[in-house]
Amino acid sequence: MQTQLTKNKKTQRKFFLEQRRALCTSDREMYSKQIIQKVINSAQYQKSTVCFLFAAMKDEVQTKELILDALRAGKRVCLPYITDKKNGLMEATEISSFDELIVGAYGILSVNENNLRFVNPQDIDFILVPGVGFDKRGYRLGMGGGFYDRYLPKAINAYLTAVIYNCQLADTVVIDEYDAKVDAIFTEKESIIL
Ligand SMILES: Nc1nc2c(c(=O)[nH]1)N(C=O)[C@@H](CNc1ccc(C(=O)N[C@@H](CCC(=O)O)C(=O)O)cc1)CN2
Ligand SMILES: Nc1ncnc2c1ncn2[C@@H]1O[C@H](COP(=O)(O)OP(=O)(O)OP(=O)(O)O)[C@@H](O)[C@H]1O
Repeated sequence: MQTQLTKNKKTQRKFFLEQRRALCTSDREMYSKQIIQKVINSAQYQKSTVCFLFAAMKDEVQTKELILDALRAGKRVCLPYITDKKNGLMEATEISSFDELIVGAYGILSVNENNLRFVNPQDIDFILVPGVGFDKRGYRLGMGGGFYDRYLPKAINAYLTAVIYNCQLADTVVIDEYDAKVDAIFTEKESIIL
């Protein structure tokens, strides 16, 4: 049975996805550059040594430049690898180069299954968190798989930074008791440090 909460999340998710989809390609590119530059300039990213980033889907803030920057800076860089789609489980797997990535689950660039090097969640000091919507308290609405909801509580030493377009920022999003809060949100317009 679907709870009222699940229905509310679905409605809100649909709204944010439509807002995001409505952005034109040139705005998306310009905003992505501005947002990623804010991350690169942030002290928490600069001092990080093991960062868990994500390879973006088409409509999301584009993250390739950040992944390249982190590799160039000599940081250890990991990306999500879905280990159990049904149960909403993923791991952070280390990469050495952007070129090693292949199209994986949900059409997202990921590491080949023969190349997995899982990283202990407690060793991660910086996580770039994707999302469909965030509110100004730092709460997140994701794609609905529960992957980050289940992963983030394990990454007890990580500073959580969200990157979204400003149209994905709301006063409040619908939350569950297990929804984690991020520590910072960067949009092309705002930098929210919580
Ligand atoms: N870039 C990125 N990587 C990520 C996430 C994310 O939000 N963004 N995830 C965060 O948890 C996990 C993947 N979670 C996902 C959960 C559901 C769908 C999904 O329903 N996709 C639709 C297409 C939606 C669209 O194109 O907008 C589908 O496959 O039909 C995709 C990813 C791990 N990797
Ligand atoms: N920590 C958890 N323990 C058990 N179930 C969970 C947990 N987190 C999420 N779930 C379940 O996973 C499903 C998806 O949750 P939710 O809609 O909050 O995902 P999301 O944060 O939008 O997704 P994602 O993290 O993949 O972007 C829900 O059925 C929820 O009950």
